[in-house]
Amino acid sequence: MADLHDIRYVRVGTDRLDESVEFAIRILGLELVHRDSDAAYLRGDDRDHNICYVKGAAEGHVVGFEMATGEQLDQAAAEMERAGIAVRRGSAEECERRRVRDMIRFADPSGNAIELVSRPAASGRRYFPSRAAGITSFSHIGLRTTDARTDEAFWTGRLGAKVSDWIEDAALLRIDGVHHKVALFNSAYAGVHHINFQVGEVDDIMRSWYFLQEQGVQIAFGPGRHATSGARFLYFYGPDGMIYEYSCGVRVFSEEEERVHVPRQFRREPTSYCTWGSKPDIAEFRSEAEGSIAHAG
Ligand SMILES: O=C/C=C/C(C(=O)O)=C(/O)C(=O)O
Ligand SMILES: [Fe+2]
Repeated sequence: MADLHDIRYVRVGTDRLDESVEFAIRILGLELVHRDSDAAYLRGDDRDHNICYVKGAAEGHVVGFEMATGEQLDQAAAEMERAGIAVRRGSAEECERRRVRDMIRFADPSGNAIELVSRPAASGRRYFPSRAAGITSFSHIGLRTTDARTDEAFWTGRLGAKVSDWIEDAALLRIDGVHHKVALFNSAYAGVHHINFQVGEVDDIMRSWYFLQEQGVQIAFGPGRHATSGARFLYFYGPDGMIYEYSCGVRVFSEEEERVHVPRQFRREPTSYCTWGSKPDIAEFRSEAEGSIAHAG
């Protein structure tokens, strides 16, 4: 079983490269670290980059995870192949584009493209935000699943993730002490559902809430507090309907807590998503009853 060290990057194919970059800089608050004609690299922490927007929607979405060593990467590739999973080793050019020494690529059962990498580039330059959003790190992604149980089995059985909690069938999965680095949300198609950045404190969330509204950005959910991780959050829409999330105070398990934690089962109802009473404008977070009310209204 693979032992994912950390989430590293997300690659987002887009036909609106300039607009996505402008949004990431001016609204999200990320630092542009590199731009060429085909791609733009941005970050919200000291790593080389967290998001790479790639020219062309056909490039799709990709999530990259770091393996602690090259040997572990090789082992993961061999195990996947033995299990009959189609694994492709990245070319030198693909590795260079991702700023990593080595990489493999495969898909989860829904078809989400996943890359495991070794020795991703560290940066000697301090992260310099483009606006004072208070971002402290890139932290997790929400991933769309067309078959939650099958994908959950793949993420836990092949990639070593552990379930922290469920909302109905949606599993919030951890790969270290942080409550989740991946969350699988039921959807009609595969792809990245949302991209999360941690911010320092709840004041950052509230400041951004006012700022985003002033800027005419569509708020998707919040401000609120998740019942699951305890994080205070704010979700909003960017270009291509991509959802971004700021949150703070996500639960971090101690080693002992992690050892004894039993995942909790939440029902698909509003208080499972937000304990403060905020209602999501996010289809995947709404119950069927809410969905029909919204459409009828
Ligand atoms: O309620 C839905 C989302 C929950 C959380 C959380 O508990 O922090 C997320 O951020 C997530 O699943 O992405
Ligand atoms: Fe999230």
